[in-house]
Amino acid sequence: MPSDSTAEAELQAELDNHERARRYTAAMRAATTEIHAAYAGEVDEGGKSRAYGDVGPDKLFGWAMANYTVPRMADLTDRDIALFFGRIWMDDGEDFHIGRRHIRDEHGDPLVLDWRAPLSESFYRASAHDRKDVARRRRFGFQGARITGFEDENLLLGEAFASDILTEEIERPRTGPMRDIAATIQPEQDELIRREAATNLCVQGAPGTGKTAVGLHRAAWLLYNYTEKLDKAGVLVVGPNEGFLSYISGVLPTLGESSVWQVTVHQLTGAHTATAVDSREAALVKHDARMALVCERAVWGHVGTVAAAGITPDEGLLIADGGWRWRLGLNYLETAVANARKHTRTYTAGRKAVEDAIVQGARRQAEIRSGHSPDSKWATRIKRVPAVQAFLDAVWPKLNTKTVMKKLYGDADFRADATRGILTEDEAALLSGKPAKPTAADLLITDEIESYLKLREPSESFGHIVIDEAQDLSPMQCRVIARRSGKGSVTVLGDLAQGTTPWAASSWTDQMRHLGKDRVEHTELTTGFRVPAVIIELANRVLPHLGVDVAPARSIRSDGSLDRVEDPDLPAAAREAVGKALAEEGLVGVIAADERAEALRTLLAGTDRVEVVAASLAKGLEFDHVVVVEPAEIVEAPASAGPSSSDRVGLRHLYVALTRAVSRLTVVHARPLPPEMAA
Ligand SMILES: Nc1ncnc2c1ncn2[C@@H]1O[C@H](COP(=O)(O)OP(=O)(O)OP(=O)(O)O)[C@@H](O)[C@H]1O
Repeated sequence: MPSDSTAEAELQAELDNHERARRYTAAMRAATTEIHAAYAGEVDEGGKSRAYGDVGPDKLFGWAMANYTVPRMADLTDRDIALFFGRIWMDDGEDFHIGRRHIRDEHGDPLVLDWRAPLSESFYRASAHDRKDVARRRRFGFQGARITGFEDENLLLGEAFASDILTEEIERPRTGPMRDIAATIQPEQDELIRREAATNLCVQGAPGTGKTAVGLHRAAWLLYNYTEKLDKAGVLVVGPNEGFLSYISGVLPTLGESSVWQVTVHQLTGAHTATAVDSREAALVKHDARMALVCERAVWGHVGTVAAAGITPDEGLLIADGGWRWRLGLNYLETAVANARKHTRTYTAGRKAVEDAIVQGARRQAEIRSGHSPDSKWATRIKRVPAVQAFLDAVWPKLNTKTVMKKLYGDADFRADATRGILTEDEAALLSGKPAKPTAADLLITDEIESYLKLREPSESFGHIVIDEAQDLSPMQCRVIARRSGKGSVTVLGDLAQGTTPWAASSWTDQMRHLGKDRVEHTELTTGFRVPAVIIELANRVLPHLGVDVAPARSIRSDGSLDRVEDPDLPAAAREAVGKALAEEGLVGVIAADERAEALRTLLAGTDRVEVVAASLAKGLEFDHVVVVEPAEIVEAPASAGPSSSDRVGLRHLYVALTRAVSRLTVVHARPLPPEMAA
């Protein structure tokens, strides 16, 4: 144990280190600003004003430098956050400070290592049992940008160490949007964050086990370690709703990554612009995996037979070419169509393949006749011959998404053909409406149909996609994401127990298949960082009734409190509970069944630090104090019950509601509590 004066001297030395790091950050910022100005400035040369980045010997280089420096400058601006949060001393005597970004001195020597650098791994992974050559680990306490203290762990002692700084960080009151956890990432989380880029990772995790945090830090880690590949291909984060996205939106920028696109699956398909709403039954059919087969048939079913296109064995296809006439036989054409059907990935490419085969057949005959190969102008002419076009239109008609949608929704005979053996007649009848006024699910179908017609541009695919709350995605939504993943990898995060959509997944293997990934590493997180043990114990009573086979959370937190208030005057009781909750620091979340939430919102309007959330929208959020109002009503929520989980959706909403509290939970009820909450 160092004496007080030694500890003070060490703290002062660290404050000096921090000040030095700040000065060098400023110097790095100044240097970057200078580079930016050199390339992006409005340079007036010979009276000519140059455009943005249009300077230097190579315009493209100038443009690239001008752009490259913009996020770097932003990343280097002074923020209210300490520049390092940890330090390690290695066995060989070397030591490193670790922070959110790399900082170097005037010689290029590192003052602070980026938490994502390979060397930083030891900071997160070293333990009493496996020191990873680390002799000592220091964690800093800080308030905003100010270092307030530190705590040392002597790993040479080989003893487990309980970090007060980690405990404080986990238990601190929540005052706003989600924060990064770079300072306190735990070994099992770090192990997931640093999986190599090609790994498709699927993380099942109980509430508050840090899935969202892991996903976001993994995105930042990948961008840092696979910069070249991922800067170009891009990283996408898909979240369940806009409220959730705004809650998490600050994390990646704090980690220095502002280029990641964060969207809901609705935004990905433009479904947020939907102008009509499906009945529950119609939505169920439209989100079902079988719809992919229907869409496939609705497109490829247009391919006809050569005989039906009017080609006879005697005549074949006659192609007039000036004074010549080429004849392609029935067998030749049948083979061309069969090959195109077999070897082309999209319908549109298939038509072109048949057209090319026709030109090829005619060319061979022309070569035999004239002894030389005709040029490309000739080929274009052949393609335009009316008989060729008529044949193609009969055997492989031109299509676009709109036409197929219109036929599928508006032409009963066509729909019967497209759905026969895939959907029941009743189900098929639900596919109707006006494609011009689409529902959200119609836009999924449009996206699916389009995929059979033509390939997406490579630029529309992402190098890595992080998908949060993935248990709630329907097969058709998964397929939309899969089409934007291409050869890229995914990190899939979720909790089957929190699945509340009618199509919520009951197995991760199936969900990953819908996401188009068959080589997947599955893993489960069970250590809860959000919900104190006393509260998680209540939520865990509900878990066995949710119809899923997942491990319960074990909280690492022994603090927190749980209260039950039974009162026939529910609004008054809720208001009183909120009043009491406000006596403590932090955010208060009031969670109730959707309709009740509306009423409570009016009742509690204008109360600072209080947010009223409908149980169906509480997923992913957290509050210091949660007041759950009338659990029985939440359990009864009828809205989105699906066939596989009909009586469980409400219970799952309750499970979500009970697991949002960081410190305190008050359950307010007038009716008896649901029996599933009983011990
Ligand atoms: N290593 C950690 N250090 C500090 N805080 C952490 C750590 N891991 C997670 N947390 C915190 O625990 C809380 C829960 O994390 P997160 O929201 O990522 O969990 P989740 O598994 O996605 O939860 P849910 O399933 O309820 O959405 C967050 O406040 C997060 O910052």
